[in-house]
Amino acid sequence: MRRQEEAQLKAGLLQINQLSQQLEAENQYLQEEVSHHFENIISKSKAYAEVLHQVEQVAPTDSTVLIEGESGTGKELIAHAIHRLSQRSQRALVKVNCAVLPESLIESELFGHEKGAFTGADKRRQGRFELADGGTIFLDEIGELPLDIQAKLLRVLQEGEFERVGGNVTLTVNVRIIAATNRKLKQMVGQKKFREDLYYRLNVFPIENIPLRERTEDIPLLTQHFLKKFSLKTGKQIDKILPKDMKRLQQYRFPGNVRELENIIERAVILTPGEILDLSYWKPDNESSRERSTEIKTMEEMQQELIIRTLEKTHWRVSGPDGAAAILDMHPQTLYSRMRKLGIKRSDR
Ligand SMILES: Nc1ncnc2c1ncn2[C@@H]1O[C@H](COP(=O)(O)OP(=O)(O)OP(=O)(O)O)[C@@H](O)[C@H]1O
Repeated sequence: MRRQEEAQLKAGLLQINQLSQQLEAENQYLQEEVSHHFENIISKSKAYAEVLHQVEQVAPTDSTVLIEGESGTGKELIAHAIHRLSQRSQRALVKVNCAVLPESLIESELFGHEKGAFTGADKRRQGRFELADGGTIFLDEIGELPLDIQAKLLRVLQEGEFERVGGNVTLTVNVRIIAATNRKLKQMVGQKKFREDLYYRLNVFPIENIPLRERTEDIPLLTQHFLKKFSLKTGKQIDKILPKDMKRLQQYRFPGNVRELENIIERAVILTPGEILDLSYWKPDNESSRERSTEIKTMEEMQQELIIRTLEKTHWRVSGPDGAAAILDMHPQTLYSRMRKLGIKRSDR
């Protein structure tokens, strides 16, 4: 008996060893795959390589860039890369998120104000355009900008000129503009929510960022990248993920794109006690998952499905001429043992 237990233990250890070697090899492969020179942008997909190529092309010019794409696809990352690869890289990149600024403050935030311009304006203040002089301004969520401010922005784009709120001196700046939006600006133009002239001024060099679900080959790489990042942050040593969990991630639609994947991995790292990422907490709702019918199933899953469907047809009768065993052309005892093995039980009993 002891010998048998020892043999089982050895076989188990051998299996764990093999699994660990396989994971190690996959890990190695993933790390070798990142080959472009954008240090913090992780991707190996062809579609995204085209995006990065556009970044390289436009960066050294002084042209206005409009980055479009769903939330969390990495638009800000692209804006930083453009600035870093531009001739303005030694100067500031000033970011403005047009969606979080209250309407009453946005003009003074962008263009500054004079002392006494409004209640509370107790001294003169420079706006973000002045701060960005000689550098780049990144206008995130530009679709949220109120129409009257859009008119003022148009003037900066056309003449490089503006006045501080409450001021009558015209200021001139030399600023490169990178704008980003997760709304379709063209549609907003049609709905009269975005100025057409401003749209054309911004749309000089559009870059369309790609949703994560359209570049699923990047999911393993990004997962590994975030695993490393959060392991380091938490002081843990998690560097492996089970193939079945990777498959689950690759089948998910990621409405929140890379940011959502990053959050999933961060939480899993916090919850993992060992070296292999424990993703058991993550159960996305079926609506966001891809259609089950398009998933590739294992042999066991297919057998399970066939047996359950047949049993439901026969009202869970196994033997007899109208039983499931006869339909499946199996001996009833064989079907019983297969059901036990696959964990098939009638749920209402
Ligand atoms: N290719 C990538 N490689 C590594 N990290 C990425 C990549 N794309 C996005 N991220 C990460 O995902 C998160 C979201 O990216 P980012 O803020 O640039 O997206 P966004 O499109 O600007 O989002 P929003 O529209 O909501 O402002 C960030 O933490 C960013 O570092």
